[in-house]
Amino acid sequence: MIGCILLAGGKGNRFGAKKQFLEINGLKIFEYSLKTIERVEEIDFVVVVLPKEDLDIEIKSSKKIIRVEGGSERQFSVYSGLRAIADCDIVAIHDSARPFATVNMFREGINNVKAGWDGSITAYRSPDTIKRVINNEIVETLNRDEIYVVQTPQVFDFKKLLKAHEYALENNILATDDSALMEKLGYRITLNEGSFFNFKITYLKDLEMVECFIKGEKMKS
Ligand SMILES: Nc1ccn([C@@H]2O[C@H](COP(=O)(O)OP(=O)(O)OP(=O)(O)O)[C@@H](O)[C@H]2O)c(=O)n1
Ligand SMILES: C[C@](O)(CO)[C@H](O)COP(=O)(O)O
Repeated sequence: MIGCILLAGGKGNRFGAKKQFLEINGLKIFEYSLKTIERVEEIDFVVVVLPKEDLDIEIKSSKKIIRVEGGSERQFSVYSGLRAIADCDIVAIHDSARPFATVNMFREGINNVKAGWDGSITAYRSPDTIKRVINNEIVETLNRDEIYVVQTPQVFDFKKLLKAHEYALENNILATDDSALMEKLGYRITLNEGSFFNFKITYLKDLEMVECFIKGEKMKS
């Protein structure tokens, strides 16, 4: 059994609104991901994590949908999604704020976990030079060959991810992605291919990129 947790429980503080419910070109932002997930035959059900006040929002999907209330942080929203799952072998976690993830990103991640990895995260090698900066001063230039830009979907062995979240809760560990919690327990995580186009809508200005991407897709079709 394979599940997917679609995170749509954020407040959008940096954006200035709950961006996941914003409608662009006839679809709400979270519906873009849902449509992609529907095309991943391997996925049996989707847990949609929502803010308390949006729990009864209309969700049309060909997949079985489970709704759960999110937490105050992304990590707690994932945990809330995990706890809503009765039984599952593999789980994919995806940010609804990344509307342009592809079917292949989910499939490659699932295949890597089926092949024996504890987890597989979507990522691409940094095309830019990355420096560490403290108080506006460069302290280190990192070896770019070892630097990857990390995205979602992130796919994991369900029971191991649940264990990693429980360990994090007990030890007050808060991380910005699920892989980091798995890494703490020494689980082996690999990569599947990400893309610049799988960007995360974080700030209002990111909407320009969304519009450009949609226009580009229309021109291709
Ligand atoms: N408590 C939270 C926080 C985030 N998310 C989800 O996690 C993804 C990535 O989070 P982010 O882009 O940071 O969204 P927000 O938390 O809404 O934004 P901000 O941090 O600016 O408030 C989003 O799809 C968001 O809906 C969530 O389900 N529950
Ligand atoms: C999980 C994530 O999308 C990987 O890049 C990212 O860490 C989420 O960060 P946010 O600050 O919760 O948006």
